[in-house]
Amino acid sequence: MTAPATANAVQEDAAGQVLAFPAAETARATRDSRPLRLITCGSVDDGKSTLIGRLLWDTKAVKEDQAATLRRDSSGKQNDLGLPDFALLLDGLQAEREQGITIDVAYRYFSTDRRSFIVADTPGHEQYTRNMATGASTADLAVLLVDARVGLLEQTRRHATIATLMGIKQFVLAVNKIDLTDYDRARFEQISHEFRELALSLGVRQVTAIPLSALKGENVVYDGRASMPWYDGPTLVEVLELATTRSSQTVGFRLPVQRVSRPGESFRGYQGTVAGGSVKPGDSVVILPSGMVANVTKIVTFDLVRNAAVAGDAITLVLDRQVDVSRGDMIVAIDSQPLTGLAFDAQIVALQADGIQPGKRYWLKSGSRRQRVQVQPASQLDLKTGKWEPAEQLPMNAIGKVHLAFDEQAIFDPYEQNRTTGAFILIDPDTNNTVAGGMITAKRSALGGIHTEDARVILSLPADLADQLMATELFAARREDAEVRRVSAGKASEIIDTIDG
Ligand SMILES: Nc1nc2c(ncn2[C@@H]2O[C@H](COP(=O)(O)OP(=O)(O)OP(=O)(O)O)[C@@H](O)[C@H]2O)c(=O)[nH]1
Repeated sequence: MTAPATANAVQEDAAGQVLAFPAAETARATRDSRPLRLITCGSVDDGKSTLIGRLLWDTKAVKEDQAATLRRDSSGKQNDLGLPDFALLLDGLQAEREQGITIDVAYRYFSTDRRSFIVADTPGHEQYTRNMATGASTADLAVLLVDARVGLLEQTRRHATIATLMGIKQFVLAVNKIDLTDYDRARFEQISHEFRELALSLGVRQVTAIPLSALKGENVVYDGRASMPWYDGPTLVEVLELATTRSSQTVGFRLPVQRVSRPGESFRGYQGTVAGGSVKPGDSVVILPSGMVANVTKIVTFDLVRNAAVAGDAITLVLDRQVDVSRGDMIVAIDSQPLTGLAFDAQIVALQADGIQPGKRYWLKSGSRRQRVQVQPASQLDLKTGKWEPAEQLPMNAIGKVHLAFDEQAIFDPYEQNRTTGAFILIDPDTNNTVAGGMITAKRSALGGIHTEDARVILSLPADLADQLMATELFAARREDAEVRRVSAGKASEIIDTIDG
């Protein structure tokens, strides 16, 4: 049975397979200038490198000199189809990995007429959990690859679980190497069915399954109708073009104050990048943590006076009265305020060999705010079973639930509602290393109760560092003042840059 179509809904069949994209969706996607961030996950040899290479190749993201090298280097490789070995496009990165230098996540860029894309490529091995978590934390969508001959693996569950934890709500199941099953429709449908069950068990409803051949380029950018007349769903790129970005999901206005600007006696402005919602002159705002109320009189960007500002805009806000505001404060919408309090629940990924020590006091950094916090691990995710097990310590790479206790009022949104104001990093005061990236799930009352049930958290990372092949950043709670660290063989590292937005 086909679900009734509405003007803004993607039409799906009973299994949730996308059948058609309505005009309104297409128009919206066309207008959306924000790049879509995606992460690709798969086990070794599922064809992840080939798929990314194919995406870059078919969208013409590969420069001519690279293309010539590829044709030449592929010639000696056994490839019975006589096609270039697209995985070679990623070999530069591979070499770096093998030498143990850098690389947590590599970001690649490509675009179609409709949209641009940033794909996070992370190694699939278990010991790289934190890398996957890093990549997933900024991603709007996850592409999970399986080999059509093999079907779902434990690794598929692991990756799907981490992606869900990181707040990803849109999955594409890429049933790759379908050419090696003689384009077996029944096989494809069986794997899709199993995956949908898995996704549902994780609470993810938006799943598109696509039978594809990364090597031959079928249903990646170009359709595979000639080989698979039975499949009339979208290609991978069509799904990506229509996917929604997470940043469109925030609601309340948030301005973490980076700087107070006082160029003269008569002017005082509060500078920062809008981290959620929108603002216009006349709006009433609250300054946190003081709780003072004021009205917005002017919004300035560079030297322009603006009628409004939205998430992502770097602005100077002018208020109608003298208020005490300093760096680290947050100016927020009066009718949609974040959580403030001394105790929060969070999920974190431990990044350092020492792990997270119970009761130790760390620095917590979220946006321009830096506070002392005591961290108490509560449980650790068993990635094999998907279950949370009680834990008192969190070793490196572990994903854990923790309680955070602050000395002073902290201000957060649950990560699920805002990836910027709900994310943080933990810094070891002894070594100055970033030891964890985390996301706020809920506020706890003084009595230990939880106010906001089940709101999920995550890390927000700066992602699009200049270099196409190797963004070496680690978790950062906010882009504007993110520290960019080089990571060598999973070890901490020097700060190599700061991104000043
Ligand atoms: N026939 C066929 N072969 C494919 C397809 N996709 C990938 N391959 C082949 O499968 C092998 C593994 O592909 P890779 O892209 O290196 O796989 P990967 O998942 O990136 O593997 P690692 O980089 O080792 O994690 C290569 O020999 C590819 O040519 C496909 O769609 N059809």
